[in-house]
Amino acid sequence: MNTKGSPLLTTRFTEELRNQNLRTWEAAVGHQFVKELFDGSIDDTVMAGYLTQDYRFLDAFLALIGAAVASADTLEARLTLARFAGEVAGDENTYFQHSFDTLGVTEELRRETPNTAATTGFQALFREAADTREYAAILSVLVVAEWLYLDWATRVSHPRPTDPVHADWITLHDYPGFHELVAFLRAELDRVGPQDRDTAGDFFGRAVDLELAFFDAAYAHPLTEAGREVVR
Ligand SMILES: Cc1ncc(CN)c(N)n1
Repeated sequence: MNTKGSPLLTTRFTEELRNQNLRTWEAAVGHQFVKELFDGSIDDTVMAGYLTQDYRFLDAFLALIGAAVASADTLEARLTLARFAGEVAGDENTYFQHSFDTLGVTEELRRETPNTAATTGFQALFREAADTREYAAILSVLVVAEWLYLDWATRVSHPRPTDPVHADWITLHDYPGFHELVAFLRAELDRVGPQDRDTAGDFFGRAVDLELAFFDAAYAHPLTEAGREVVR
């Protein structure tokens, strides 16, 4: 309460961080990739390239969640983060396997496809955050990755596309458990971040930049049809 008896409107720490990166955040959330995913017009070569890179993101991301489990300061948080790792290793991993089959992306083709700079950037950022062994630093990266995806998945009021490769990617980022996960991650960063403002702000900002670069890279590096087994 302030001196006049009305509640103080304070900005949440995570909101502050997002506001500091708002222009880039909005460019990512409103990206051509998101628009085309929702209206079903995204080219298979773009989707195949995006998912090939994102499966490497998933690999490094799982390791980062492991670091979050190790650095969390309560059992409650450790349990929630461990369930989060289970979700990524379960349903999300299955989505990738089905989508690679549907799009004709073979293991061989994935092996031969080099990283984009954005993928390498994410892998390095995840490693750097994990190496700090600081819960706030690790959370800052996790919050961006999941909150930004929740944001684009829930902002568009377009019906779900019919293609499961498109529709399931949206659903994986807009179901009740995912909303709860993002609420949890934000509440954790709101709690521990303000003690480590500079570090949190630095990791958060770099993660937002990479999210935008990752969407851009999907269009700069489509997976050409020549290398794929099935072209639909
Ligand atoms: C690049 C990126 N950023 C975030 C997410 C959400 N897990 C993802 N799958 N890929």
